[in-house]
Amino acid sequence: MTLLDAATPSAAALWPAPQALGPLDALVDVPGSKSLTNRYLVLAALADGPGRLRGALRSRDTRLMAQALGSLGVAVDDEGADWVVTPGSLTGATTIHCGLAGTVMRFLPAVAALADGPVRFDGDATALVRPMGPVLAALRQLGVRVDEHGEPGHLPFTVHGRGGLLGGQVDVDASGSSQFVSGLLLAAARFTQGLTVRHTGRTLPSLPHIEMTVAVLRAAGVEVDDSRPAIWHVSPGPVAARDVRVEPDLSNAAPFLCAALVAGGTVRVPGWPSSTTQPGGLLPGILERMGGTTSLDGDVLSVSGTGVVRGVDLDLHAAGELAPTIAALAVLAGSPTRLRGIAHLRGHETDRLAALANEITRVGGQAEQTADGLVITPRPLAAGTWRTYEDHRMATAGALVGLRVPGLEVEDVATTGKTLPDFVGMWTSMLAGGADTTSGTAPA
Ligand SMILES: O=C(O)C1=C[C@@H](OP(=O)(O)O)[C@@H](O)[C@H](O)C1
Ligand SMILES: C=C(OP(=O)(O)O)C(=O)O
Repeated sequence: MTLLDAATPSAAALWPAPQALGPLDALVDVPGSKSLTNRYLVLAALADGPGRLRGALRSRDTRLMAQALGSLGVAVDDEGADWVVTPGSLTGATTIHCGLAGTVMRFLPAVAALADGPVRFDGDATALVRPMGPVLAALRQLGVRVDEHGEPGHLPFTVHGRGGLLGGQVDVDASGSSQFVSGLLLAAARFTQGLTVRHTGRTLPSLPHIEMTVAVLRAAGVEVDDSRPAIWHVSPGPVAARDVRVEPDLSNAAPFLCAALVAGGTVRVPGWPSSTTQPGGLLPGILERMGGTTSLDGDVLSVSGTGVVRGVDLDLHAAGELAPTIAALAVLAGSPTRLRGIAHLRGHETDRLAALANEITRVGGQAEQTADGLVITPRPLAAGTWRTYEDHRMATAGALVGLRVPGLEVEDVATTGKTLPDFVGMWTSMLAGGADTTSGTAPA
């Protein structure tokens, strides 16, 4: 593997989404979590010695993170199954290419403020509309010079690192993305005074992802006080070098588990954690409500279905990342679904509320956008093209709908490489029935 292999994926030909021809019986081995891999990489880069990631996700988003850290002077070496990270003094005078990765564009500006020179951030054309303003405003509150080169509050911009940061206190409106908070917290132990972050907005999405940030910091010996609502304090101090194993990506498991409800039969995912800060930990409960039965035997999650899917009224503000998959499942349900609490999805890889409403409508379904979500009313569906807007979860949502719709073709399925490069292979094996659908992620 080369870390330099994270170029923009090319738009591929239409992929004829396979139909489910009978009940499933598959074991699907899902690669490591994007969110955990990229947090562990950042913390390893700031740590007091070399660290090791086992079972790290190798995908476009994580390679971009590794590459970005490399350009800041941190060695990220591929040792077969593992990534070994050797921190160094952070060097500026470089450009970080964020691709479309929220974790790279939101987690690294505060790290760049610790570098000894200017760090320019750029990204895919589709990344230039993703909200960045609160991150830049927070850095300026901390005395960091930031030059913006495009639309205010968006990529591209330059963070002028000065080799260190005093820290203190910042207010940030994270109603657009929890990543604004996580990005500040991840670097904060290296600020001279640490950092207190206060969220000022009315809503706060994806709280489990902020809890994940707090958990990985604490596991690295960093003191974090999160006892007050919407306020986090990180004490200054060393970040311990660690040897960590990355949990499977439970959000990437979602389309496979949902397939059991659509096709009937059972899909099993090994390595399911008994407790987790990943929002995908909410999946068993959601899938039960939508007609599935679930059980955790040891570390294997089994989800079984009958082919009959129930619509739901669901607030997904804690797990917006699951929304495209749940929306696709809802299209195939026997009753309407309302998804709430996900206005911030308009700033994801694409405006996901608009994209889902467009594509569901294009194949004959009914979906209306609300102020903070979607209302989906099942209708008979027809063949057509499912467009993906460079959004990996739009592609996997199309695959799920395609299980029931002959002639549905997914545009640019290669966009799944953002977090799950072998999606097509894994999906095909799952449908082949009973095959051990291994992802190719190296075991321990
Ligand atoms: O911190 C993270 O790893 C993530 C936080 C969430 O972002 P938002 O709060 O912007 O939804 C989630 O949707 C994204 O996929 C990953
Ligand atoms: C919102 C997502 O990604 P990002 O980390 O780029 O924000 C996602 O993976 O669903």
